[in-house]
Amino acid sequence: MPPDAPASPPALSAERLVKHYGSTIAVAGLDLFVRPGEVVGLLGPNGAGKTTALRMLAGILRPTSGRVRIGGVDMAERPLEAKALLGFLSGDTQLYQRLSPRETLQYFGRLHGLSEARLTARIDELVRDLEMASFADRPSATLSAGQKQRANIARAFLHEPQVLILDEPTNALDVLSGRFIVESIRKERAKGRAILFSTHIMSEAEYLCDRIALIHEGRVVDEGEVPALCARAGGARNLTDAFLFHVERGSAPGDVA
Ligand SMILES: Nc1ncnc2c1ncn2[C@@H]1O[C@H](COP(=O)(O)OP(=O)(O)OP(=O)(O)O)[C@@H](O)[C@H]1O
Repeated sequence: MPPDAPASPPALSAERLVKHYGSTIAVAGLDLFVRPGEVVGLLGPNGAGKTTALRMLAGILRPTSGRVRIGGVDMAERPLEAKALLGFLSGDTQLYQRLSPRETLQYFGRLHGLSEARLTARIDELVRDLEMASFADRPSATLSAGQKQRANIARAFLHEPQVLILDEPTNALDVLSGRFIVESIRKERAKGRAILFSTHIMSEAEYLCDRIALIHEGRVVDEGEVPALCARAGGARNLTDAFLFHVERGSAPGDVA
């Protein structure tokens, strides 16, 4: 974006998002936004609250308090409208074992209300772009982890949503499959999608993200472009060092300007 171009309004935003599970505070007042054409990475140690936050943002978990907006639509007030604008890949997305990826996409495409002609064209496009031709018509039970993940990604991309929320999209994939999915996410960004994803792979986050939100104990402890994050983390040499700086220090919000 040119330096003085006006910033587009966020396609996804979270305001003071909180989730309690009994006495556990999983998310403790999360503020976050993603603009169209932007990839934001959510990074944090195990148990930091990433999955809980992403599930609230995707409208499948009700926040204890706080507000989520997708494309300006309030998730609590107009959930169906808000959810129609997003594609969600959860960490535990399962395919129907007996359905092939193509049949799975047909099923979800109809739920999204795509016309049969549009659905057929869109599935052909995804099978081509995500290189699924060799397994698109096999039962999902017979697919490898990488093939299943491509099918899950296709499901999230299917209705061409403005917003993509992807929980560890490359988890458990080999380098080649992981890189393929990362490149697919970059192509979605080029189409103007707003993308929020979580990962534990620092190199992937550095390569893919326009901004990173570091989350620790349910709060964003710093947020921004990698060089700025490193500078604020005591001159960290890379994202891993910046991450460790915050986690080891157990920093509270407001510690970094
Ligand atoms: N259904 C639940 N019931 C009770 N506690 C939960 C539940 N889900 C998550 N938690 C707790 O909330 C906190 C945040 O968990 P969450 O899964 O959001 O973290 P995460 O950052 O995604 O972790 P990881 O990187 O290990 O996937 C943890 O302390 C976890 O034990």
